[in-house]
Amino acid sequence: MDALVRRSAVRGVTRAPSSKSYTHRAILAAGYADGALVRSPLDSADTRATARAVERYGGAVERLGESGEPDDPEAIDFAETPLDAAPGDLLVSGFGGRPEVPAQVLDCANSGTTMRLTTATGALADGLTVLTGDSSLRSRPQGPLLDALAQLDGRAESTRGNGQAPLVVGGPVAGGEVAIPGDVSSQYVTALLMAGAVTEAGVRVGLTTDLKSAPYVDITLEVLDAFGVEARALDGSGAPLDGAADGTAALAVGGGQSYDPTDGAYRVPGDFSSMSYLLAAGALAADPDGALVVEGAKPSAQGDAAIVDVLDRMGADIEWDRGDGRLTVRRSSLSGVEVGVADTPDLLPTIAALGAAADGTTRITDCEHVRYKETDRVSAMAEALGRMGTVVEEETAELVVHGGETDLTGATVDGRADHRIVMSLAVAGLVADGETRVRGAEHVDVSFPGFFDALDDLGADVGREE
Ligand SMILES: O=C(O)C1=C[C@@H](OP(=O)(O)O)[C@@H](O)[C@H](O)C1
Ligand SMILES: C=C(OP(=O)(O)O)C(=O)O
Repeated sequence: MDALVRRSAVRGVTRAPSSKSYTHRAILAAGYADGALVRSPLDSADTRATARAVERYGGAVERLGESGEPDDPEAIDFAETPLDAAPGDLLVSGFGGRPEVPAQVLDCANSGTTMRLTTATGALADGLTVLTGDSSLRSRPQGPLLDALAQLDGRAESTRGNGQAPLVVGGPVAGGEVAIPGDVSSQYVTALLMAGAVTEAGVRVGLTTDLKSAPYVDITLEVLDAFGVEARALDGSGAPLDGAADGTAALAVGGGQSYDPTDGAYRVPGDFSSMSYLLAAGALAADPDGALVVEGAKPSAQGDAAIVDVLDRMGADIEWDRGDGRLTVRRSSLSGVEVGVADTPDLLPTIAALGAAADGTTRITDCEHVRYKETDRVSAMAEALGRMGTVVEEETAELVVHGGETDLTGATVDGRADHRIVMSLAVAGLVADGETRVRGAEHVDVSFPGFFDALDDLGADVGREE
């Protein structure tokens, strides 16, 4: 599907979808538990992949229908649905820390989080699990996680021997110490901590490099804590493991723990990565007489809340009522800034689009790991913004966007089957001359299925063509 975006204004109140990162963790944590109610989860292609994996490992995941009752109550081993459950909540029956050997291959579709987190689950099972995904996921790096599971005496192989899926993993591992690089994906650390809690001995993860995307590990620690699991980050003063770089951190989770959420339930907060597109749309294209308000923006561990600060530094008129979780943004003239994205890789496409519409240079640094996503997002944004008339320079770990030198011009651009590239280019299209055609618009289903409807409701001129 193509999205056709024309220059237009947005105004009104909208709500960000629930957090993808928290939803993945909550569903899997409920799987590691005897079960839990996951309130306000994100329903998207990626989170459905994690729900399927939990089912393959012996759990069950039921979405509550309009009546607040599961569509198939028989599927869930729960005495009764909690009284205050709402439609859309997920009732999860877990496998109590002891995953079954799946009877079928795990298809993680497009979701890196699902593949990394549930590969470590497979190392707990007494047999082999096979994991695969779409062509994008089968080209992403899994080697460091496979090495780590091998250090725990698990079986962990890439079928092609290239560190990429399909993967074969088996156990059961008993826990222990691993050393792993932190500059490819933080999801390996999350995976090891979540699985480590239900091993016999626990897992200590020593980092051999700096940790990129570190706030995502904070999200993990927050969810583990809510499920009653103790895990902690040790600072660089802790004695490094063999192979760990001096002074780099380690993380540790004790073994023999049980996942047990307070009151049997966990509520997912709003997603700041998804909000970034709405806020960027407001800063660039809010109706001069109005504002764009995004609800569901309560503070949490999400590093991507940094988009508020980035917009503020670019000169946007933005206010955040943290208590009410409301962000209000008005159209503003923006100036280029320098932003490091070591902690916030998913913001790169949004910041690049903002930079193209801002005056002056926007320099996005520390972005090498952004190349290992659904696509190489550094080159994807350089290419697409270049087609829209912006001068962009691409280095290994930097993207430099020269905004305002030429007007953004509508063009046909490739979303590279990547939800974040699609959404960022659609936002750029709101302030481009003429029509912007974004190819592969259906991929927003991965994290923000209602994205184009939300833009439409806010008054943007967006069409869709099969
Ligand atoms: O753990 C998570 O929920 C995520 C971690 C980040 O990936 P990396 O740790 O691979 O950078 C991020 O880019 C991804 O969208 C979600
Ligand atoms: C990279 C992303 O997710 P994942 O790693 O789960 O595919 C993302 O949502 O931008």
